[in-house]
Amino acid sequence: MSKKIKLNDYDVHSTGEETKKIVQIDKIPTGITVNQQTSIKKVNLNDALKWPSSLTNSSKFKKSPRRIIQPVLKLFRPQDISEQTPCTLIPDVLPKELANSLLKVMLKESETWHRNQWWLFERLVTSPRTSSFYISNEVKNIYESDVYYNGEKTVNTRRFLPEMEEARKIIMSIVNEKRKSRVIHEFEIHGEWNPNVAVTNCYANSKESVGWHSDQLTNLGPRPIIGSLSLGTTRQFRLRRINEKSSRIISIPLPHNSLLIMWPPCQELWKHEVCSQNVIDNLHPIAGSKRINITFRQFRDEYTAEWTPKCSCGIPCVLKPVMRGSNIGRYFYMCYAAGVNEGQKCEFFEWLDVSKRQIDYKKKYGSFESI
Ligand SMILES: O=C(O)CCC(=O)C(=O)O
Ligand SMILES: [Fe+2]
Repeated sequence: MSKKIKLNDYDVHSTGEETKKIVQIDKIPTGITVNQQTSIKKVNLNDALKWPSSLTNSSKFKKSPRRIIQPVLKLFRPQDISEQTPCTLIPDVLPKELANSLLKVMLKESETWHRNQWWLFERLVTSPRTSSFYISNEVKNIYESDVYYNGEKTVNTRRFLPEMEEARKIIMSIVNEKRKSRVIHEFEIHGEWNPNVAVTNCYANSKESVGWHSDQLTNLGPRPIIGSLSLGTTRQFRLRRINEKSSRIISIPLPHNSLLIMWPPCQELWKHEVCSQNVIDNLHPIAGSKRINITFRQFRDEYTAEWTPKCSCGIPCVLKPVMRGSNIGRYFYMCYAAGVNEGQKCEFFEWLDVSKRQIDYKKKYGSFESI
C-alpha cells in the first residue's frame, strides 16, 4: 500500500526505496532561531515519513489501497520513452569534448553546492544530495534580486559558466526544433523556449537521491518545458503518473551526456525521482560514482516575484496545479511558509487566471522579453 504524505513542494509517496535515505541536520536556515539541542530532532527522512503504526493498522487504511503496485517498466530506447512518457531522450547530445569539460567544471563547482533544508512535521530535514542555482549571463537583471527558491530569497546567485552557456545554446536549439512538431497549449510559453536558469544537482554516490516530486511551477508558470542534462555515472530516472490507480513506475537509465526533455504536462500529471541504489553499476572514467544533473529551465517574465501573491506570512506563494476533481487543469497559489517557517503555514488560497496574467503583464510592460 502506498502512503501519501504532504511534503511542502514535494508530494512524497513512501515506498520501500525511500526508507533508505539518510537525512542530516547540519545547519539552521537563516532567519530562524531554534535551539538545535532542545527543539530540533535529528531525523532520517524516511522515519519522518512513516505513518504511526496506530494509523497503518487501522481498517480505514487496509480497505482503500490507493495504488495497484505493478512491476517497474524499464525503458531504454528513445522511441519507447517517447511513446510511454511525456519525455524525449537524446543520447550523446553535446559534442564529446564539451560534455567532458562541462562535467569537470561542474564537479569542481559542486564542492561548494549545498543541501536544501525544509520543515516536515515540525522537524528540519536535509536533502540527500547537493544542489545549486545558476542564472544565464544573457538574462535581464531582475532575476538577480527577485529569485525565490524553495520559499527563500536566493542570495549570491551564480552565473552560468562558459561551458554551461555553450550547452544551453545547443540544448535550446534541439528543444525548439523538436517543439515544432508538437501541439502548443495556450498556457505554455509563446515563441521559442529560452532557458535562462538552471538547477544543478550532484549525487555523490549510490545512496544520494531525489524523492518523488514535480518541479515547482511558481517561476516557470503552467506547462513548463525542462531540459535535463545528465553527466557522469548513469542513474535510474523514474516517472509515474499522478492520480491513477495503476500508475506503473517507469525507469529510464540516464547515461553521461544524455538529455531528457520533460514536455508539458509532465510537471502537472507526472512525478519523477532519482532513487537511491545499493551500488553504482559503472564507475564513470571522469566522475567515478558521481552524477551531475543540470536542469535548464525558463523563468517567465509574468511569473517573477513581482507577480506572485504574498500570503499573510509575507512570503511569495507557491503555484500549484489542481491534480484531481472537476478543477483539473486550473492552477492556484497557496502559502509556501511551511517549508521555511518551522512547518507552520497559513490558509492563503488564490486561483491563477492565466490569460488575465498575460494581459496584465503586456499592459504594464508591453511585451515579453526575459532574455
Ligand atoms: O537528477 C535528475 O535527473 C532530476 C533532478 C530533479 O528532478 C530536479 O532537480 O528537480
Ligand atoms: Fe525535478
